Amino acid sequence: MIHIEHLHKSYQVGGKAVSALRDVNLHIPKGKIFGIIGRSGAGKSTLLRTFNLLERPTGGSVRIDGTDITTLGKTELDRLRQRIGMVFQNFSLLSSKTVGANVEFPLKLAGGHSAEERRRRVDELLELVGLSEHKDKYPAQLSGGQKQRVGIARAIANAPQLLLCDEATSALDPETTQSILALLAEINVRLGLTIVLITHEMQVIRSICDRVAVIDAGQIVETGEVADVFLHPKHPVTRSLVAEYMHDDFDVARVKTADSRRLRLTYVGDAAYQPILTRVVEETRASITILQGAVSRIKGKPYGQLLVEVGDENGEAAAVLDLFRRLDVHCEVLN
Ligand SMILES: Nc1ncnc2c1ncn2[C@@H]1O[C@H](COP(=O)(O)OP(=O)(O)OP(=O)(O)O)[C@@H](O)[C@H]1O
Repeated sequence: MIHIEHLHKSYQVGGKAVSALRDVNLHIPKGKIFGIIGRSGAGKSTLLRTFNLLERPTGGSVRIDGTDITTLGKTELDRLRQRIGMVFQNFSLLSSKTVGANVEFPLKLAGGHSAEERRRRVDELLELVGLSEHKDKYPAQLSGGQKQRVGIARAIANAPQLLLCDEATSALDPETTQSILALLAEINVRLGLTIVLITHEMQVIRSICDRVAVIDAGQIVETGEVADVFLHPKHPVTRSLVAEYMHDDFDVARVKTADSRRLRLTYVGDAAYQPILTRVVEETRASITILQGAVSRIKGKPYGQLLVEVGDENGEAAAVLDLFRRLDVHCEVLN
C-alpha cells in the first residue's frame, strides 16, 4: 500500500539544515496495523505527516497504491487526503460544534451527500464508536476517551483506505488507552482499512500492531513482525525500549554464575500454557533458577519469556538446552 523510498526531510533552523528523516525506506502492507515506535525527537511525527503531505519531504518518494504523492497537484492531493483519515493526540475537535456536527464536518467538506445521507452516516459512525447517546453534547462535556472516539469517527467518516494515528492514546490513562486500541483493532478488521500509528510506548505496539518499525535519529533501525522484533530485538534502541517495557531493571549481574549457564527462553503460542520448566527439571534433574520472567500476549497471541540460570557442575546444561529446543523453546545462551 505505502512504499517509502530514500525519504529525507530537513528543516532550516537558524540558517542551518537540521535532518529529521535520513534515507527512510519502508513498506506498509495493505489491511494491516503498522506501528512506528521511537523516542521523543526520533522523527515519528515528521514521518507520519509525510504520508498525507502535511509535511513535504526534502527528497525521496512516498508511493500510495503506486502513485508518488509528492508529484500530485493541489486538486489531486485534496482528493487523496479524503482517502486518508488522521487521528491526533490532542483530539483536535471543534469545541463550538456538537459531537454529531464534528463527525459531520468532513462529510460536508467532501460534498456530494444530502443532509439526510449525512445524518444517517453520522448515526452509523457514532454507533460504531459507541457514542450514540452523546450526539448532541459538546467536546467539553466528554472524557478524553470519548473525545478520541469522536476523533476516530470523524477520521473514518469519508470511508478512507488509510488511517494515520499520531500518538492517539498518549493523553489517555491505561484503561482508556486499551479501549481505544481495541476500537482501532475492531475498525481495522471490520472496515479492512490500513492503520499506521506512531507511539513511544511498546505496550501500544504489542497490543494491536502486526508489524513495527523502530525509528531513531531520523533513521529506521529495525523493522519486522511485532513478535520477532519484540521477542528478539537486535538494535540497541529496540533492546532498550523492550527492556523498559519489561521493567528489566533487576540486577542480574549480581546473581552467582560459576558453573552455570544463563539462558533467555522464548516460547510463543500454546507452549505458553504448558508446564515446560517442570518437565525439563523432571527429565534432566538440573537446577534451574528463574531470574526474570513474563508471560503475556502479543496481539492476542500468548508468549512467555524467561531469563534462567541453569546449574552446570556436571555438564547438565547441554541436556537442558537440547530438551528446550526439542520442545520448540527458542534458547539464547547469554554466557
Ligand atoms: N517545524 C520544525 N522545525 C524545525 N525542526 C523540527 C520541526 N519539526 C520537527 N523538527 C525536528 O525534527 C526532529 C524530529 O521531530 P519529530 O516531531 O518528528 O519527532 P517525534 O519522534 O515525533 O518526537 P515526539 O515524540 O517528541 O513528538 C526533532 O529533532 C525536531 O526538533
